[in-house]
Amino acid sequence: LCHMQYISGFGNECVSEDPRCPGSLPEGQNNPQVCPYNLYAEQLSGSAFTCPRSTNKRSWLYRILPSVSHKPFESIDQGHITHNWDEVDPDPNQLRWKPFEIPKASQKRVDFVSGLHTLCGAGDIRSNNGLAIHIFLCNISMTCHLPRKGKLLIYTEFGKMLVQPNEICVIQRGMRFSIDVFEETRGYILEVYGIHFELPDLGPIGANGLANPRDFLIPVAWYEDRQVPGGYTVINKYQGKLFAAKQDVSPFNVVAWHGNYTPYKYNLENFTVINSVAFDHADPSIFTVLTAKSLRPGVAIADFVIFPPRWGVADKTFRPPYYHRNCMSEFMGLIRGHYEAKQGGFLPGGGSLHSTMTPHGPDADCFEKASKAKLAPERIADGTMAFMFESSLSLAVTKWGLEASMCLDKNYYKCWEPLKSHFTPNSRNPTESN
Ligand SMILES: O=C(O)Cc1cc(O)ccc1O
Ligand SMILES: [Fe+2]
Repeated sequence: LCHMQYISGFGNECVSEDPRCPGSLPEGQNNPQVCPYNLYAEQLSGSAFTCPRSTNKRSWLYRILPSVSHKPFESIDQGHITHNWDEVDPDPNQLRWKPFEIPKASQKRVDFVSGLHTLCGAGDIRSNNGLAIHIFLCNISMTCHLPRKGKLLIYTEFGKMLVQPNEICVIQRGMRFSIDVFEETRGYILEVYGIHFELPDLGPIGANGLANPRDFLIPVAWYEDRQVPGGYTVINKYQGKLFAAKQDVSPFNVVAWHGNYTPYKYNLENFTVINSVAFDHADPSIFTVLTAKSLRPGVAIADFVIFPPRWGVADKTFRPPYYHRNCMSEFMGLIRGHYEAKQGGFLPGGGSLHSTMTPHGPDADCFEKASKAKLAPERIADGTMAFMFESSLSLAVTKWGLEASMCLDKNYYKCWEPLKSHFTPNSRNPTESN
């Protein structure tokens, strides 16, 4: 567990062999008549064959048995996963959730899959256009492993990743994985249909900054040669529904692979923050880690944005986030600490949704404090990490989100109620407010 190895880079062409089988990657071709070590070759396509080179994604896997070696898939219980955006009527209000409750292992044993809960989303899986936001709340591993604290151990066909709090990971479409947890564990999932995350363009920022490609980490090949009759269950989320198939061989039987379609992880501490050093609040797009683009230039199906610890130095400026109505939808979550626009009520493990054109902004306490604050350089968000999934789609909330989770904060609107008019019609001087 402590000696995880990774390849560094974003979207690069990688090669990886499990060191137990040197020379397992075929040389100079993808499909030898017989592969080294008598492995099977299998291609995993993450883009249409004909995509331009810049967006073409695929990997070649050399495995003990091909993925097709399984019994038929059968429908299984959906749990709290849904892609039905018409479960409840649309709600244009500001929504906020208290920390989603993780079941206690002593009361109910829940693994990653049965602990998935869809909170909101939009679009259509079958036409590859849309997204879903899920919360996972679980307390046991999908397989049996040693307890460790506060981490996810993710087995994938490409190798193993240890994902710690304040790290994110991306598992791409069709990649088989299994998640071990070591205690009661909660997390946020952004699922985008049919597109892949990219690093945002940097424009005038230049060649470096924000999330740098070399800080993305890709697992190295690792296989297990285990066969247990009917011993493995592969769960397939297909057209939004869950199906399970039994197989005798571990799905993590890839001895070597090469390609540019891989899972990866990233530590949010590595984000190089860019911000205003003179005056005014810069738009939060400066904090974009990854973007899943729509076909309209500059418009994302989903941006993943973070609010990392940084210096606030802007002069003559109201420094917290401004009041806002956005044609984009903003789902926010908090990994740790507290968020700069809210004095209370927005807690780690909770969330908020300000969907299309829903007004939002600093609560009354925050406005009063920030309007009077002495503008010395100050540390903002030290020890904290808030994030936003921002989407051009108008997000619908599920029945679980509005009702069954029992975490909806019915009093959210009250945080803005104390806002009062400071208007001084006879004096332009802002310091003479009442
Ligand atoms: O707090 C929010 O809702 C997100 C947000 C952050 C910011 O810096 C500017 C505008 C905005 O909506
Ligand atoms: Fe906003």
